[in-house]
Amino acid sequence: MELPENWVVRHSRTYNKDYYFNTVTNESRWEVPTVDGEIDRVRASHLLVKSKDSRRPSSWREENITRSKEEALEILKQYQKKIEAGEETLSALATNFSDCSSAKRGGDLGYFERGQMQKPFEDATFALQVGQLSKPIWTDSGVHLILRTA
Ligand SMILES: O=C(O)CN(Cc1ccccc1)C(=O)c1nc(-c2ccccc2)[nH]c1C(=O)O
Repeated sequence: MELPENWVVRHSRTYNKDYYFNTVTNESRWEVPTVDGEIDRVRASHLLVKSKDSRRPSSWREENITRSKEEALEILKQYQKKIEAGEETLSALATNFSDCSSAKRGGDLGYFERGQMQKPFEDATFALQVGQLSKPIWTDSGVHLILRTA
């Protein structure tokens, strides 16, 4: 991800977090500076299917998740087909089947900026048009379908 001219990423040891510093104006900020016209925050909903290899193989649905990554992907692909066929909405499927706590909100994660979500998830979401559904995306949490909503 490119930064506008004169901006550099610095690391704050106090907060153990990256921040952005403008070497000309000496301005510093937490939010990622964007070149005009580049999106800096998005909103998305997602459906997460975990597997035994997920970083936390447990969810509100299932105390101990034992399915394999292959099985998780097959399950997610069934949901993807239903959504793409217009038979189901991501929100309805996430409510009933997502292994993420956001299931309670129809999979809605609210708004987020770069730097907040796991990188594969962030990059996939920022690459989507509003209203577009992602292909299956893997993170340490499991495999996701992402719908960009804003
Ligand atoms: O990875 C872990 O060690 C545990 N997590 C992280 C987590 C746990 C609770 C709430 C949010 C994130 C998850 O497995 C997880 N990741 C997500 C997630 C991942 C990417 C985008 C949005 C949510 N949801 C969950 C969840 O249980 O509800």
